[in-house]
Amino acid sequence: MTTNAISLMKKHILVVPGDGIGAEVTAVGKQVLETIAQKFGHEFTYDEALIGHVAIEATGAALPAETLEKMRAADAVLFGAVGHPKYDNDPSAKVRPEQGLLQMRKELGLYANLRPIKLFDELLSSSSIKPEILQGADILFFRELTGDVYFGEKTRSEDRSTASDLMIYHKYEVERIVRKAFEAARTRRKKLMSVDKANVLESSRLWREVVQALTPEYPDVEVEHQFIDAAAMLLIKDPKRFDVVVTGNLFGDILTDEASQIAGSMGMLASASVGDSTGVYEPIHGSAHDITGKGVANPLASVLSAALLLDISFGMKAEAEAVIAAVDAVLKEGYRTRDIADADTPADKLLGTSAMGEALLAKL
Ligand SMILES: NC(=O)c1ccc[n+]([C@@H]2O[C@H](COP(=O)([O-])OP(=O)(O)OC[C@H]3O[C@@H](n4cnc5c(N)ncnc54)[C@H](O)[C@@H]3O)[C@@H](O)[C@H]2O)c1
Ligand SMILES: CC(C)[C@H](C(=O)O)[C@@H](O)C(=O)O
Ligand SMILES: [Mg+2]
Repeated sequence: MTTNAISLMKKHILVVPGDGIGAEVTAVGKQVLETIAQKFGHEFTYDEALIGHVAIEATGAALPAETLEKMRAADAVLFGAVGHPKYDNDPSAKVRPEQGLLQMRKELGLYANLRPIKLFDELLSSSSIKPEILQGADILFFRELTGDVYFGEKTRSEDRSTASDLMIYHKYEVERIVRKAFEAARTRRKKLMSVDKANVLESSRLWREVVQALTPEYPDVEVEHQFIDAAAMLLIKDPKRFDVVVTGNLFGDILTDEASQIAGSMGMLASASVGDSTGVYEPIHGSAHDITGKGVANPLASVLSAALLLDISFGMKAEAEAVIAAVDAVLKEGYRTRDIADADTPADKLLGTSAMGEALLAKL
């Protein structure tokens, strides 16, 4: 017998706002999750935990043990951002907010960072890239997140005049992220671009060998290899050429900030970090201290991260689609935060962070 009854789900979400605008945008992301729970009849419970600068100030550690424990116990984590100018301008700081983020990724085994580049049609005309080049662009980045130069050995000579960071990859690390990217390509336009620097770097030659070795297992997927410098150029010249992209930690970090301009702003790009345990969902942007406390940050990256959380960690497709539809609807109505506004945006449509949140909740 079939039933149309909506199945209620009970889920526990840990909210980790972090620093700067992290707290401002995550507040909206959380409101959206709660509104979805009420609308669809789910029961979400929430807890909060510290990370980054606020955690260092309160406990001395960028990732307190209590935060990590709460992350492991949660069904999903909604994350804000870390970072503070105090450390950005002090290269010799012993503890840094970013260490908390990196430690979290490593401890939770979050080796796959999915960064979808979704261009909402309404933002097409306000982009600095020509509409005919942009229209139809839809990219899914798989950024490897627990290896590479981020986690290789670091050295500094005694006289402090020489420094090194080891760029290192193990075969299994490349294999598991590349497989995820192949699987995703199968569900999309069946194109995979692998980005490396195999003309120079040994770790990239390993990367390319692994992709080549796996390619025969996915005969339905068309594989393209690009060097990072050329990929960075192609992304702006011809974004429609890209479907699924798989790349290392550092190249993926840089390419996706660049790709944010295809979606319109850093404030539009969400991400999902998944792997061995609790999934973490966060905007790709940072703590943005240039706009912190001004109430102007775009909360949509956090809202779209909440949609990824619903979809990937909870398997709630309809709920995730409802969130994306609400974002589409507020943009269609002409509402803009400052980062996605243009000269034609009327003053009454220019919204701050919480007003954008309210407009969105009204649509939900
Ligand atoms: N995942 C993270 O937590 C993360 C990511 C990137 C940077 N950081 C940290 O954040 C701090 C600031 O770094 P940064 O300035 O290089 O990058 P950033 O992403 O914080 O900001 C870059 C630019 O984009 C704008 N911007 C970012 N998010 C926005 C939003 N939601 N709405 C409107 N405008 C937005 C900012 O105002 C700024 O001009 C640093 O300490 C850095 O280490 C953390
Ligand atoms: C803050 C920093 C460590 C981080 C990274 O480089 O991974 C950030 O830029 C990101 O993209 O999440
Ligand atoms: Mg980054």
